Amino acid sequence: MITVKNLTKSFGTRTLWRNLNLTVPAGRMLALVGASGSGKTTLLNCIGLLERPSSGHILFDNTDLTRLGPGGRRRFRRDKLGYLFQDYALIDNATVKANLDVARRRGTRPDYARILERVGLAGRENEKVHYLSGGEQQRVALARLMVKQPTLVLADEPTGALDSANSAMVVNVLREMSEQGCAVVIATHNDGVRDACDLVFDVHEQREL
Ligand SMILES: Nc1ncnc2c1ncn2[C@@H]1O[C@H](COP(=O)(O)OP(=O)(O)OP(=O)(O)O)[C@@H](O)[C@H]1O
Repeated sequence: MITVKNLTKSFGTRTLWRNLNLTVPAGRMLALVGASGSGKTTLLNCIGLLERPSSGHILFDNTDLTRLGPGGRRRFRRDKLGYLFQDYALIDNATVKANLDVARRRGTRPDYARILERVGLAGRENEKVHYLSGGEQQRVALARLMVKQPTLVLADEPTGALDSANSAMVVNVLREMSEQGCAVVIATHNDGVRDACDLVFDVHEQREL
């Protein structure tokens, strides 16, 4: 479960949100919505420890993420967190398989063939990522998430580069991960993605819809 408590984020004199509160229980999907510029990505970045909030707390189960030192932040990212962000953060000059290997936990042997088939990339493991299309790279990023099996997923417009069939596939995979106990937070402008979530939070209005 992730709990955001009285979170405030300012850039200089501009305050994006003040005393924002929200909770995403394990096993639930929450859509972050709101006008462009309302701070959805910034909120994901704060939860994902990529940016520091100006004040407030972010609790993951009983751990206050805002108080973690460098080692704790690294372990949280490594052990708990899965990102699905717009730049995909893949290793460009490596193969699909090598990108999945990076996410593999020690001692686990995920079924790459099954995972790649699930994301529509069956048989593509030996292709270099930089030859893949934007939508294919987005699906490699999803496959990497399935390999990692995080307990918290942060997704920023995860269907941005995809057609409707692949968008539905992404939502279904995220739903399966949530059903396995993961908390999923998705920033989106897509009404279909929003409707597929259990909870909807408007970042501009700072309230659940
Ligand atoms: N490092 C930064 N320094 C100054 N301003 C920033 C910084 N990062 C983000 N902002 C500003 O904060 C605002 C919110 O940006 P953010 O990307 O979080 O919005 P968003 O709701 O995700 O928008 P969109 O729907 O267009 O993706 C924007 O006006 C942006 O310019």
